[in-house]
Amino acid sequence: MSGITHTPVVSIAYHSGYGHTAVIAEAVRSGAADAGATVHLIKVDEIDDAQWELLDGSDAIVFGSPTYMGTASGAFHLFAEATSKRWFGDAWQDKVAAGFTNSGSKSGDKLNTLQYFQTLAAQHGMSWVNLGLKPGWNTSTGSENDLNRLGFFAGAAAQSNADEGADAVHKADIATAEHLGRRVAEQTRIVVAGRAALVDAA
Ligand SMILES: Cc1cc2nc3c(=O)[nH]c(=O)nc-3n(C[C@H](O)[C@H](O)[C@H](O)COP(=O)(O)O)c2cc1C
Repeated sequence: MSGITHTPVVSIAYHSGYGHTAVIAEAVRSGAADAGATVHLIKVDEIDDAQWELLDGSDAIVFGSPTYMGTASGAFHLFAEATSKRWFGDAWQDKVAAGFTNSGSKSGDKLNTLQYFQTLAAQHGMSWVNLGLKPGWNTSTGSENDLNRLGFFAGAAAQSNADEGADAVHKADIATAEHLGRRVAEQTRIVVAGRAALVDAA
């Protein structure tokens, strides 16, 4: 073993039409940075060439979008289609992937958005990291302030009231997104260190 510390590089590629999902993206960033990752926060509707290169150079990419009409937003779908350029060359093969979404309703068909992200990751040959939390708010003593209060497994899910602005994003959803960011950073560190150990052993 070389003994070198492997700092994971995590990018968050997200869209937010009205700012709510941006708060969740920032929480994922904060969690990943907390766990020692170098983090790039990238708005997919404004992505430039330098940011595409940041994605190519990342060990992990976290996909994020509001749920619009039961799936990721149109802006996110445009980005996903543009990733086909990476697909042709297997550019993102074996990177770590994860995802988060936010919507107006408690369910709001958010699972479909997370599963769409999983499919996108699979098409690129990426390795999906799930939320890794038990569901909260599902017992007589549970509360809406529980981590994973909406009970998702595939990724982080948030719910923002339709009549409130981004400053009202639920604290439990922010904490859940921070957890996802930490987990992605930790799991990515294991993957990066494992790969380096294999090279060292060869
Ligand atoms: C075009 C559109 C479609 C929407 N579709 C859904 C939906 O399918 N399910 C849901 O629960 N909320 C839906 N919403 C509500 C948004 O998901 C919610 O307002 C969310 O907080 C917006 O996030 P943003 O501020 O990051 O854009 C929709 C909102 C818009 C504008």
